[in-house]
Amino acid sequence: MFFKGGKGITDLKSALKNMFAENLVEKKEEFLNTFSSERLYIKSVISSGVALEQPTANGRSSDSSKNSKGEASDFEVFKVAGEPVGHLYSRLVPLVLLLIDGSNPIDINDPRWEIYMVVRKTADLQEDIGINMIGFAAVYRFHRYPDSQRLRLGQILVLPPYQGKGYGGSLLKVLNNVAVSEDVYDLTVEEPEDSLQHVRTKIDLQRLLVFSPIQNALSAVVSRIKSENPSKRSEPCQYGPPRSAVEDVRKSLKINKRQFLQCWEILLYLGLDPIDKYMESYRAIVTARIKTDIIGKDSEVVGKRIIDVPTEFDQETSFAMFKSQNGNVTGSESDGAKSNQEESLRQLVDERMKEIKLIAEKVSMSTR
Ligand SMILES: CC(=O)SCCNC(=O)CCNC(=O)[C@H](O)C(C)(C)COP(=O)(O)OP(=O)(O)OC[C@H]1O[C@@H](n2cnc3c(N)ncnc32)[C@H](O)[C@@H]1OP(=O)(O)O
Repeated sequence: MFFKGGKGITDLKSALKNMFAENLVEKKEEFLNTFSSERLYIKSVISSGVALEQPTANGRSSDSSKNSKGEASDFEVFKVAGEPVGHLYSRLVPLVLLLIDGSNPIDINDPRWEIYMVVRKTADLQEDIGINMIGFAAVYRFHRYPDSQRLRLGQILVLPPYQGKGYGGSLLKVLNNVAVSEDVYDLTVEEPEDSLQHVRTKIDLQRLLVFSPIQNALSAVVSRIKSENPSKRSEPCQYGPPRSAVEDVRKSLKINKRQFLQCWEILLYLGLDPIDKYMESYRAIVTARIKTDIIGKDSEVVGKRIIDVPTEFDQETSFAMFKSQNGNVTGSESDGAKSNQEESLRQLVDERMKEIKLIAEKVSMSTR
């Protein structure tokens, strides 16, 4: 970034120095030169990386980078691992800090980080091949006892001019392919932003809709919902996937249990046709699930709560349990708290229902 020295109201220089370190330049000439030097640098890095996906032959036109399925089609992905990662990432840090909400730089001294670069090749006037960086993903590869590996997507960024054109989704698909072809244990995502979770869920649903090992289980649960009318039952009922389906999905598609459960809920929505007829039942199922997630399975036990918490560790095995000090709250206090809880629950259910409807519509459109 070009920093023009001068006396402003705020001392930007020290703030920018923290972010850009030695990449901060103060002279305009120097700044302009970085355009070609950084491009050359990216070119040299990817020439030593491993190409993972070639663009399709006819997916590109001058004003659109999406093919007929809405996927980006004019890009290549290169995997950079080992020594070059630190050097490459130190140049990406300012983008991470500026463009990914609440992000922290990864530890470049840890050799288990890999970077997947999305680039587009362009021919310049001298017919030299230029490289445009479109985005990247930082993926952590760690050992799983006894002899397996897991992949965790730590950061993903599509540069703003390229966002919403299918590149993020295409990069996720490449990562899915890596996970499946290397037969790792699973591919997880660290604290996904809503925008990323939306793209990820859409992709996973498309994969799950054609994954035959779960189709019978799905039809059986859909039929049960249709006949049992869950909204009229006093006892909450289980409409989750069978354990064998969770395991099949993880083994073949590398989707972990938490993400699969999110998708399963939407698969039920898609299966309940026509959904308007079963909306009350469906909402009751979503409400029961959210209630269990927030206030824990022991919601009837006064003072004891288990809740999921955001974590940088394995989300499936991380939770917090707390015990309230005032287990014997008085009637009016507990009534007030209860109605607040009910209102918060209703809001959460409304939000989730909106999200489910949106994703289901997008997925139905893309599979038509
Ligand atoms: C683990 C983590 O790294 S969490 C942080 C994730 N990264 C960020 O938030 C950085 C800023 N955002 C980005 O880099 C990108 O927008 C990403 C990586 C989230 C998604 O990549 P994109 O190339 O924009 O996604 P893609 O074009 O494949 O899909 C776009 C979808 O995301 C949704 N979306 C959300 N935010 C945006 C946005 N800012 N621009 C465009 N689309 C967005 C769109 O609604 C669209 O969904 P639709 O196809 O159903 O309409």
